[in-house]
Amino acid sequence: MTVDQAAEPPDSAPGPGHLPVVIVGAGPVGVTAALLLARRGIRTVVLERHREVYPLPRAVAIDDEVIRILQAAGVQEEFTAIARPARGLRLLDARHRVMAEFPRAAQGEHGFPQTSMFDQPALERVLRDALTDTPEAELRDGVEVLGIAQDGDGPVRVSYRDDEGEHLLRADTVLGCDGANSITRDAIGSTWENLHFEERWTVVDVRTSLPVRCWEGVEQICDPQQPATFMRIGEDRYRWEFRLRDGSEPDHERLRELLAPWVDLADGADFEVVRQAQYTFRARIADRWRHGRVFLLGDAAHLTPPFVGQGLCAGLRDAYNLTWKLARVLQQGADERLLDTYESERKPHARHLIRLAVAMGWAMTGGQDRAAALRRGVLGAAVRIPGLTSAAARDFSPALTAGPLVRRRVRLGRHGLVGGFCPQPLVNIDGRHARLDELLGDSFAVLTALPLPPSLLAVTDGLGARTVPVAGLGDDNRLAAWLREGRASAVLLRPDRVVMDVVPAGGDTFTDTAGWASLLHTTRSTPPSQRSTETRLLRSTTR
Ligand SMILES: O=C(O)CCc1cccc(O)c1
Repeated sequence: MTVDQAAEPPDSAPGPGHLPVVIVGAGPVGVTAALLLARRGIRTVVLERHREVYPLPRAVAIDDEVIRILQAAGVQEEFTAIARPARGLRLLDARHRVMAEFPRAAQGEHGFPQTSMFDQPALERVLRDALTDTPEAELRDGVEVLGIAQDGDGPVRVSYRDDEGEHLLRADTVLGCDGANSITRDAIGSTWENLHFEERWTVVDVRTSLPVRCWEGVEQICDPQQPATFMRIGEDRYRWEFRLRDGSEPDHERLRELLAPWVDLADGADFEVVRQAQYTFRARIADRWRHGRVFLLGDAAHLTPPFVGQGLCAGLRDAYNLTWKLARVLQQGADERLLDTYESERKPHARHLIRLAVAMGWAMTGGQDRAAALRRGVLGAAVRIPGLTSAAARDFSPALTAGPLVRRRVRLGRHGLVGGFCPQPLVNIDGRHARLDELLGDSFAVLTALPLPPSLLAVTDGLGARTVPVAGLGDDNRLAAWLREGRASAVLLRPDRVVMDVVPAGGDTFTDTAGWASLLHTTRSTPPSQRSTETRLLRSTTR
């Protein structure tokens, strides 16, 4: 086995062949994590088994909050070019009568369509292209990871094999973005907690120029005899999902019957099944997401049935939550305990979304237990299942639960702002419209309705926060109204745009500086290699 000298970073290496971060898996979560770290000047080596982008579609939907993460990774415009806004979610009964309809806005509060559909290989190509243009990240594909281990506080050792033999990397941190069968999860001794949903479904991806009866949104067929999902994902691309009755894949004739409500499949019609695959939809969550400096992200940490379209979204949220914290620890010597907040913040959020997906699955299938079986045949059961209303109403992303960085000493406004995501309206920069995050950059930020007193400026300067007055910031004064509704005169935003603290209306200080300051305190200044906000502003344009 060779210790990989080529990986040695010249400026920050504590020893030979030592890397700041190794990422296992170059799917969308791994590559997004690499791009987000690169924006902070952190080098990564990304190890991937497949040589090419995996060609078959899997994830198909993303919400507006998560497009904002792609924006932070620098690929939002490229994503928008391959995405298709969806009109929303409809629950239909067995005879395809609409039981409930939940429309999604073309422009949500984060500045993007509330639901967008896409083809996963197309998204992966966008991300890989961006990775190729990123000098801080190196993709090594066609490799098999053999082992991941860390002794005490020492470096994490990652061994892998390629055509030339076996290699060993040493890294400060390893991110396991290696999917449901994660070798990283096994390596840290993490096991699945079962969230009680397991069904065999067939997923049929189709390309056709035939007219397809569709509503340009996602249709969930709530029919215990034959539950199904249908959605359009591109100009001539469609997806159907059907629960398998007896475990057997439908043959051509059965498929024709199943698709009949949407499309007439005459012989010889232009209709190509791009992929038909059986899946076991499961609900699971890893019991631990971190061991030492090894972390689990995406499907390595959580599995959800696809019924609310949040599987990939959860993984991208993982990457956004972890990367700024990791940068602060690796580059600026922040307290190691900051990294514990990754799991404590992300796990309850992921669990919440998995539960919503399971509730939706029960609504569609009549459930898997005796009590649920009693609901069978009852029209409208779908909209009565607890928790489903919020899923359907798209209350997908709850505020983070309380923790060291989200203390919620005060509960302000109707929901309270702390722990929630700040909206992203268009703002005016030098006479042009831009998205808020372009102005805020990658760092902490303060949005304020009033001038901050010098004592607070000292605190926010210590975080490297940019202070932005909201008055006149956008044409609609949306942020000023948001602060008013939240009864705050200022908010302190983390780099991932979560509200970390507020200055209550009428107050003159943050509510919990002592709570978060010790975790965020840095012992080194940001290295010059970090890309500046100015660079980012120059690179981005607004649609
Ligand atoms: O809630 C929405 O707008 C769509 C939810 C969705 C997306 C993709 C698949 C799916 O089964 C549901």
